[in-house]
Amino acid sequence: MSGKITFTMIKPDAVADGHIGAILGKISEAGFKIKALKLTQLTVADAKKFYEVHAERPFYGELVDFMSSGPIVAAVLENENAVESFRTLIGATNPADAAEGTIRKMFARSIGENAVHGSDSDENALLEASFHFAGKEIF
Ligand SMILES: Nc1ncnc2c1ncn2[C@@H]1O[C@H](COP(=O)(O)OP(=O)(O)OP(=O)(O)O)[C@@H](O)[C@H]1O
Repeated sequence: MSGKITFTMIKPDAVADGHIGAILGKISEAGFKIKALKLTQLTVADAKKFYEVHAERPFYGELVDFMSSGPIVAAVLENENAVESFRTLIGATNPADAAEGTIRKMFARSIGENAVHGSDSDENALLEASFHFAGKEIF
């Protein structure tokens, strides 16, 4: 059975470009309930740890620098089949390949600076939520 929880970050590009409100609006319109929400900033160490599965990829250094470069919005979201339905809402990693109407198509700058993160499994959603939020911050 698919879980009801996913984790997202509005990445530094979309925060800097003034898209927090529009992105949260799209998320709400799509039926996701916000369970936790904050404006925060990743340290370099946080970003390295969060993306450590990509440590061997050629873009890892660039990704860590970007993700720690400015404020982000972290959120825990609830919906039926949350991980898959959220990844459909955000669209392909590269905004050039993302479907019309998806968050990345509308708001991302590039394949690296791509506006939003979405968990890729139920297990990672829970790990990522607990990386960013204490239990009492999730409602
Ligand atoms: N070729 C690339 N060049 C630069 N950055 C990249 C590249 N591919 C991926 N990234 C960055 O690394 C992140 C993680 O890559 P991954 O392949 O897991 O994509 P994703 O699952 O769509 O993204 P996310 O994990 O952020 O939801 C991407 O969201 C993007 O910010």
